[in-house]
Amino acid sequence: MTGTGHDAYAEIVVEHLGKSFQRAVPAVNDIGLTVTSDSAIGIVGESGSGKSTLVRMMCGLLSPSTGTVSYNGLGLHQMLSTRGGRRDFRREVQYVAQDTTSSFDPRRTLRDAVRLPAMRLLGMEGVAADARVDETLRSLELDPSLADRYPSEVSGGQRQRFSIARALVVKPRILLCDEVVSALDVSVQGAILNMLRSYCETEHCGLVFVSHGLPATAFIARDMLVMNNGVVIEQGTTDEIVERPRDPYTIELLDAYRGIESVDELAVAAAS
Ligand SMILES: Nc1ncnc2c1ncn2[C@@H]1O[C@H](COP(=O)(O)OP(=O)(O)OP(=O)(O)O)[C@@H](O)[C@H]1O
Repeated sequence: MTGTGHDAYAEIVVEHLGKSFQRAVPAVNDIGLTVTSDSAIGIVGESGSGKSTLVRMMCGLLSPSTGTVSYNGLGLHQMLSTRGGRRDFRREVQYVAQDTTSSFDPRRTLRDAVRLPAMRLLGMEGVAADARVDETLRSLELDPSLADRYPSEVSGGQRQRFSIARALVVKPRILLCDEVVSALDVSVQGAILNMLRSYCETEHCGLVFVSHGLPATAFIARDMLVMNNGVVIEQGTTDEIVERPRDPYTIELLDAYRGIESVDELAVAAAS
């Protein structure tokens, strides 16, 4: 297995990826994409455009109907078929979903929840595991004393930070975030976006940020993919897409933010 060191380069390559559920139109159709530990990629599109389906296939939570996903040159399907391969992949690629309520065990404290991946995936125990948990919580500006509470005893924004902490505690090389701020207040969104952006930059962690909210995505992503009906209809740098959109669908998405004309202005809208 390559890429287990902290500064190791990591790469997910998606080729001709497709997923069909029981509908005539595929949820995802023939998508190609490369994500590395240097990426900050936003995936935008309205509800039902296939964003979550794509990202869930990229981390092995969903099997593709067509095409392939590989990680550092190895087929993901093959990698996830062995216990060691699964552990290596989960240590290096982490996924955070929007729904924090169902993703935490209500009977475990938040500290236990964040400690678990450090123990299972990094083999840390006792004091070392607790130190790693505290370090991660502090990097996310989370008061470690909150960690002794149960998931139902903190706010939605705090719970979302803990779910991000649970992913970052293993210091992944690539982080996949699926609508992690969409359900939160704008002020909480801004704080989480700032924290995520600076964490990924300082730790050299690649980021895929899925959202139907354009300001948040523009704030955090250097490159963007616009999806509609399961296909990528526009792809480029965030500056190009926000300031010179070509596809009518992208123009329509941007129209929702009429009056905001530059990436900087969108970022202000996201973080204020
Ligand atoms: N498990 C499933 N079974 C059947 N259809 C599904 C399933 N998951 C997703 N779909 C369908 O696939 C399409 C894409 O859904 P997906 O959740 O990927 O979109 P999305 O862009 O992430 O939307 P949202 O922003 O609302 O999460 C939708 O038509 C959805 O109904």
